Amino acid sequence: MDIIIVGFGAIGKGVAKVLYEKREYLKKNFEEFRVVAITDSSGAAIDEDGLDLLKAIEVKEKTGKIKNYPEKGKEISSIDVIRNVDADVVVEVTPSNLETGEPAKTHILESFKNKKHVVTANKGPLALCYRELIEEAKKYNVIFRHEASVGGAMPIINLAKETLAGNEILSIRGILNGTTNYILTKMEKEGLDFETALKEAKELGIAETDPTQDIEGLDTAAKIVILANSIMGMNKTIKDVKVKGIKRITPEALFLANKRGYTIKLIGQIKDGYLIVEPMLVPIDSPLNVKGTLNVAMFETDLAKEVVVVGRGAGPIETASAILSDLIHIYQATKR
Ligand SMILES: NC(=O)C1=CN([C@@H]2O[C@H](COP(=O)(O)OP(=O)(O)OC[C@H]3O[C@@H](n4cnc5c(N)ncnc54)[C@H](OP(=O)(O)O)[C@@H]3O)[C@@H](O)[C@H]2O)C=CC1
Ligand SMILES: N[C@@H](CC=O)C(=O)O
Ligand code: NA
Repeated sequence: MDIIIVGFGAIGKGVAKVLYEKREYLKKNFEEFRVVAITDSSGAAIDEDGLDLLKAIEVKEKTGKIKNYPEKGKEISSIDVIRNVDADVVVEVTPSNLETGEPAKTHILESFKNKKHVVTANKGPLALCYRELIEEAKKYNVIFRHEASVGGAMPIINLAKETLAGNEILSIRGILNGTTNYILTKMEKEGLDFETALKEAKELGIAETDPTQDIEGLDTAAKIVILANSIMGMNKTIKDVKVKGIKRITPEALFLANKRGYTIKLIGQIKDGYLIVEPMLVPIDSPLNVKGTLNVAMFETDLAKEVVVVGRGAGPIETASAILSDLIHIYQATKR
């Protein structure tokens, strides 16, 4: 299967690393998964026989630009790569823009038009124009998967759509942002100040390109919109969410909450048609009290009743895990 990676930051490089590390497993169980092009904001590296992924990562880390890939690197836009390079799937991992959805929206729609399946971790277009994307994918008869867009590695979208198929999801409540959960955990357990904890989150590659999206609760808001639309049949946008972030939470507030048997978590919830994101007191022994980059989601369903999932909500390799599973799904649906 031939893949184009659009965006070569923390997640794009994570996907390349995982495809390299899993190459024998993939070849043995499915077929060779070749990356035929990688783009970033500087240009692209293109090799229709498959790029050397370790070399691509090394070039990006040393020079900051994928166009410096020896012989196969050049200045070209992602759109031109999507249009002109032969491939089965586009992995779209540019920054999440929660105002316009661009450039990801155009990348995704252009992939569909060019008969390429899409896997994305990008929340922008999903939170702004979910229906349009689904309709366009249908129109061009291509597969569109986005497990990594909510909860990173934590199975949630495909779990609800496939494993819990037939159930009605009545409500969802959970922690859907790894960065803020990491910051709150560090403040609570180590008394770390907000800025130092945020700096660590950035170094781990878990924060958004613009980390105010994490801190102000907008990333969680985008994720609950994606859940509302993709697994609860709603038609919401980010403007429908009441949002409050964690900027005012201090180590002292966490200490006081702990003394009373509680912790403070940034909770996203969908209930009775309302979408809310806000820091909430959570009992210490609640299943919602997960630490670090872990995410958690509690579903209430009509048949299965309560279902709780926990998993790593952010991080390059963890997010690449969800992307890989979507790629394997596409292989199984189209090539087997
Ligand atoms: N980090 C995480 O743990 C998770 C992230 N996500 C989502 O995954 C996506 C990627 O995140 P992350 O890798 O952390 O972000 P980064 O900021 O690390 O990387 C973004 C990449 O996109 C590139 N880019 C920007 N504009 C374009 C363009 N027009 N064409 C091609 N490439 C472009 C940047 O190029 P350049 O390098 O030249 O600046 C960079 O390589 C985001 O949508 C994010 O919300 C989802 C789940 C978890
Ligand atoms: N910045 C996000 C990344 C995953 O979506 C987070 O911290 O959860
Ligand atoms: Na997920």
